[in-house]
Amino acid sequence: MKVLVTGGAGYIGSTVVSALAEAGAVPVVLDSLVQGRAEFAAGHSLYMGDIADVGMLDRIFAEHPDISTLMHFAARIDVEESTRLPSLYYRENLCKGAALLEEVLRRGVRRVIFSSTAAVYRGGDGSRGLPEDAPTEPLSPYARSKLMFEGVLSDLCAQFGASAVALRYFNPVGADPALRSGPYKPDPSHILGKLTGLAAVGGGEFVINGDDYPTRDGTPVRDYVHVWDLARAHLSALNYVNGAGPGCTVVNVGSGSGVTVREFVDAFMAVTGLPLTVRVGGRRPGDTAGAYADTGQAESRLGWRPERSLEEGIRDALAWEERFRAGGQGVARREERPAWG
Ligand SMILES: NC(=O)c1ccc[n+]([C@@H]2O[C@H](COP(=O)([O-])OP(=O)(O)OC[C@H]3O[C@@H](n4cnc5c(N)ncnc54)[C@H](O)[C@@H]3O)[C@@H](O)[C@H]2O)c1
Ligand SMILES: O=c1ccn([C@@H]2O[C@H](COP(=O)(O)OP(=O)(O)O[C@H]3O[C@H](CO)[C@H](O)[C@H](O)[C@H]3O)[C@@H](O)[C@H]2O)c(=O)[nH]1
Repeated sequence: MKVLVTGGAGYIGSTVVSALAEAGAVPVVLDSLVQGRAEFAAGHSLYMGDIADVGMLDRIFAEHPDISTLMHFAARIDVEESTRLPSLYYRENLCKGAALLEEVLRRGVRRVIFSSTAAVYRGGDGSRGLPEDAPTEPLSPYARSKLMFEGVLSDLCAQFGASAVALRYFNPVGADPALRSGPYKPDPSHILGKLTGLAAVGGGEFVINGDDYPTRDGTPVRDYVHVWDLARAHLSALNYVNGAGPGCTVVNVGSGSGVTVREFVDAFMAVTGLPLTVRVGGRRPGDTAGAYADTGQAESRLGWRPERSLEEGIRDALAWEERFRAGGQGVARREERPAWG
């Protein structure tokens, strides 16, 4: 089975590319490299181009007429940036995404897997798992662009008789356990990126953004899902759309349990043995007490369950970070990227 993977040189897309190849499918990557790393797609067909470049799509489908499935990861993903540059997010994630979708459906693709986000939900209070029919209330242009695209996907699938799954990811953590790719952005703001940054310099101070939330220890709850489990969920979604009728199904992908910030930091210290100094600071603007996924649909519809623990996610992230910082195998600098495609 041949799968067109947009954004396949990015963090999650590249992990799914590895999982697809391991499962015997053939990924064909389309990525502009506005983010991502060409070397993450090493060994696979990589077309360096924009998802809205019709000429590039002509070429890809001429060279791979047997592409049957689209996995659409390519997007701008910075929530804060989206509040400053909403037009960029609606153009990239919504307009270009819709144009791409129509082009591939016109070329005969009838199965689509889309990367959506738990950020479409109204912020929870951390006390219960969110099912897919929980109220949506995206708080940023990024999250709105994702929810709007889900609507486009549903409508175009009905028009073309295609079947799709929109996977709403909770918080991905970790790296490909075989260390073929992983998080690569400098100065990450997310919790595990901050902690691995401290580990790289042998310790330091970690600031908890507020401990006055209505949760069990006062710090926000999130659902951290190992990126390899997330990749496996895409393989399960692929099986599902192969047998499904026309339409779009929304499925949460999370670990199914909530972890507070304090619990996360404790887990990190237990895994690393690092003596971090933990200080409680003020709330981060826009933060919510949080939520975790009700994974009932993922299990009943896709037959998928998370398998990896938070500790494995932390260990894999650390191992990847060490290799990445050392400029390890396959990691080239930007200007050394081969002009594949
Ligand atoms: N990382 C997360 O925490 C998270 C959470 C929920 C959902 N998601 C979704 O998962 C998907 C992948 O996220 P990621 O973390 O791997 O991000 P990423 O930035 O690492 O990967 C995105 C990839 O898309 C490519 N791209 C962007 N715009 C493009 C365009 N117009 N044409 C071609 N390629 C383009 C980039 O070059 C990059 O390689 C995104 O759709 C994102 O919204 C991510
Ligand atoms: O130094 C830090 C970093 C984070 N946190 C807290 O840790 C929790 C998780 O924060 P993250 O930034 O890791 O994750 P968020 O759920 O806030 O979501 C953000 O990161 C996600 C990736 O994990 C997605 O990209 C999402 O779209 C983006 O808003 C939050 O309460 C945050 O305030 C701290 O206390 N201190």
